[in-house]
Amino acid sequence: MTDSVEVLITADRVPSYAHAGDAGADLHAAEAVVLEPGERATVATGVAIALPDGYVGFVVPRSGLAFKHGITIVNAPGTVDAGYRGEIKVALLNTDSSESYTIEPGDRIAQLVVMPVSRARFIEVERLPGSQRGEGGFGSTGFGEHKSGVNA
Ligand SMILES: O=c1ccn([C@H]2C[C@H](O)[C@@H](COP(=O)(O)OP(=O)(O)OP(=O)(O)O)O2)c(=O)[nH]1
Ligand SMILES: [Mg+2]
Repeated sequence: MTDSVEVLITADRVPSYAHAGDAGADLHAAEAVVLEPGERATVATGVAIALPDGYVGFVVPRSGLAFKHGITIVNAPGTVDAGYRGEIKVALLNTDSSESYTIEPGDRIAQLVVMPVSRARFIEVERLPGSQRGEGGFGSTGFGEHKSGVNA
């Protein structure tokens, strides 16, 4: 049994986990929306939650909608703050260049992942401590098979 956390909710339709062990609870559309090719729109879910302090909700795309129909979330992962009491909305984007996509009320359009989160206490210093990676980023390790490194 994994950890769970109580989350207060008001909803037309309470998000549900499809299987035991799933990380994301499916969010349903509370309205009909037609997304033309390349179009984005916010879609109501009818869900509002009160996360305990120290938790965050991430609104993430459903893989099937993305792979099969090119429907993704513009701001993925959308961040639901613990203090947010408004309706959770999903900013969908139709990435397909030719097919429109119709969302019907009740369709599962995204999933909500609830996680504990740390808030940083930012401590200003003159110089950061060294590390093995240093300042390398943005493809600094290359793109082919990675042969060197701490696990090699
Ligand atoms: O996909 C999302 C992302 C955010 N929100 C809600 C919850 C979140 O707490 C609030 C603000 O989100 P965020 O901080 O990402 O947006 P912002 O553009 O920075 O708005 P704000 O100035 O209100 O913080 O909007 C959603 O309903 N869906
Ligand atoms: Mg913000």
